[in-house]
Amino acid sequence: MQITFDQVSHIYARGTPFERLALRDVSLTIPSGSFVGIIGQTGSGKSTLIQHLNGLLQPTSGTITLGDVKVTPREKMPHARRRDIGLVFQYPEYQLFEETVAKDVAFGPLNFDMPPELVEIRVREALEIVGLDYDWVKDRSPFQLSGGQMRRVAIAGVLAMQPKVLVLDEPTAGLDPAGRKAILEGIYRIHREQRLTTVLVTHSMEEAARYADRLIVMAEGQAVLEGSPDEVFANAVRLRELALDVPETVALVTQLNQRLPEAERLPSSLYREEALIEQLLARLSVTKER
Ligand SMILES: Nc1ncnc2c1ncn2[C@@H]1O[C@H](COP(=O)(O)OP(=O)(O)OP(=O)(O)O)[C@@H](O)[C@H]1O
Repeated sequence: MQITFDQVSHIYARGTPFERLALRDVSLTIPSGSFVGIIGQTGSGKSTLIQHLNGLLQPTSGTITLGDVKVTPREKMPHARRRDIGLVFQYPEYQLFEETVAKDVAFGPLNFDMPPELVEIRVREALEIVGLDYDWVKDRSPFQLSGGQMRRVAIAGVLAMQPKVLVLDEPTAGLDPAGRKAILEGIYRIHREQRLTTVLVTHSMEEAARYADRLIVMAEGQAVLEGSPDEVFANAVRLRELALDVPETVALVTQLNQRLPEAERLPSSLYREEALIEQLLARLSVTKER
């Protein structure tokens, strides 16, 4: 399902002394089947933006189009469409509350009136997708699990709803590097295998570069850059002005290119470490053969 924002603004606490313009005239596209990374400094409007995706927030002005549904300041998102957009909040494990993992994952689907026999199948599938063994985990209390496992349970709870779009607000915050990698690799696998439109909010350029095929850079409530990673990373100066760094790989390619003759320069699309290593190895073997 393609999603577009057309001139969307959002004002919190309108008409009070605490009024805050959090989104200003944001226009952007999330193509169906894409993996979109949303990056930006703290307070740039990332969480506000994604809460518009499932109707938790409504635009103060502008239009959001989700497939064939339009959301405006006056037209709310229909309940049925909200179910299509799975939103995983920051620190989602704090929202676990049932006495067993299976009950927690089943909560959303039961709430949306899915028949119980279908719910059980969905719960099993969702837990297995996030890499947890159903029989091992189903009757445990979520609170007996490690931080990374709890977060996987929370993500399974959203996947059990079989959303068309999966939106994750900093799903790796507070995890160690191994935990971060496990969660992101899992999300990437689901995205690829199910062609699930995926939106990942992250502070990490490295994460964005590794997984996203499209990037949106937020600053002061505006979408200031949007495009493929190499299009966005080509704006290194602008990114630095926004106190955002380009990934290390991109910085390395820029430095190498400054020293290489024009004909031998590396393409700017080498923003993934593996791709750069392969390109450098290929060049080394050509040099050796000579
Ligand atoms: N419920 C609210 N009421 C009033 N202002 C809010 C509310 N939520 C967010 N804001 C303000 O809106 C602006 C955008 O906040 P938002 O949480 O969307 O940014 P963010 O980029 O997600 O930040 P972070 O990376 O810290 O999560 C900030 O100035 C924030 O203080």
